[in-house]
Amino acid sequence: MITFDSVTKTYPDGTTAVDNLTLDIEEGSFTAFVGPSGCGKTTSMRMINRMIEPTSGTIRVAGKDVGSSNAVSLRRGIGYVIQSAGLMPHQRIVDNIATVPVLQGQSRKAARHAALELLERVGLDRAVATRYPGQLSGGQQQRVGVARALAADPAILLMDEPFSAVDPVVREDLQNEMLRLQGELRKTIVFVTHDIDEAVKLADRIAIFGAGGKLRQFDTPARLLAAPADEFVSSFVGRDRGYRQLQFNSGADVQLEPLTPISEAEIDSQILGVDEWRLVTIDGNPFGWVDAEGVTAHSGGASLYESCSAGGSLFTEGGTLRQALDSALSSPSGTGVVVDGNGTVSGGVRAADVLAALELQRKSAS
Ligand SMILES: Nc1ncnc2c1ncn2[C@@H]1O[C@H](COP(=O)(O)OP(=O)(O)OP(=O)(O)O)[C@@H](O)[C@H]1O
Repeated sequence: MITFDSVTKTYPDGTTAVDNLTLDIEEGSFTAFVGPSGCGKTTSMRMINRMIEPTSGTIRVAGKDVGSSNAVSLRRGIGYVIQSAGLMPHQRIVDNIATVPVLQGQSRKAARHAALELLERVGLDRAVATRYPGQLSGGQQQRVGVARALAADPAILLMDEPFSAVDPVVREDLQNEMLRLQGELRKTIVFVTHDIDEAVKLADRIAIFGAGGKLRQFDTPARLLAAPADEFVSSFVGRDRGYRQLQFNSGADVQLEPLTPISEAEIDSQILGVDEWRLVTIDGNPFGWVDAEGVTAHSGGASLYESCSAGGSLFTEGGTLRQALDSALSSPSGTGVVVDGNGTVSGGVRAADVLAALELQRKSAS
């Protein structure tokens, strides 16, 4: 457990970066610090490993006041990941990861062996071990940054905007990897981000900071979206928070629509009216949607790819209402495709079905 008890940090120029912060971070939890630029997220985080000293108040890690802990041994138990990965450019990847364990007395051979396993753990091929950081993409470097922070097997991981320098697709991969890793490792993670969506996706609890380094709300993502403490939090979590909140509602009781997919061989015999669509599957897996225009094109010799409109997102049985609604809204036919765990089509879902399920859930909760 990490405890902030009435912690204030005022810099020598008089800026109060953190104002009377009191907060308990549970062991094994993923906590995000979120807020606009300059609200004290990084300062708060860096006080945990004594990179910054508080002006007043106490921070405890596992019950021990960090102010009276030896900074070097304190940091041994706290991994640190930053935005630019911060790798040593002239060291091979394997040695970037093995450095701290070697400093801590592990043999170079054992540390390198462990480094190779860590590479796999963060989703990288062992073959990158002999490369230099400059020979890796930004996303790969970030994964190495995480591996390096994990090398000393710290109980706590501090991550300061670790994924903000990579493009959105890579960022999503890294987020998913982080969720998977945390499922396995159960570290106590403190994660600084500007991005409320990232925080909602990753964190068990979110601390929202406002101007002057004041904590405005500390809550689970679901409660933060459902009951923002004030105007500031409400505007920070965004206008579409009602939609995002759907990710905390189970989609298990959505009434599915029957869907009768067709194979490519059946396309040419379809007689379709305006706004009528058929789902085309290959071996039971969804391929795309075909309408009257697509049937004509296919009959005239166009390929399957040319004749079909790409489907939207898929709704896997057991998913959330947000996934169900997204699959309906993103499908050209207005019917989202529902698949079972094997990716086989099991039905369809329309926006109205999602709203009906939501109404039922609301009624049974009240
Ligand atoms: N060394 C310093 N000396 C003086 N003021 C500082 C120092 N470091 C940070 N600050 C100020 O303290 C406040 C909080 O900074 P901090 O970096 O903790 O915010 P942040 O929420 O992490 O911001 P960002 O999201 O932009 O990184 C800001 O007003 C910043 O300008």
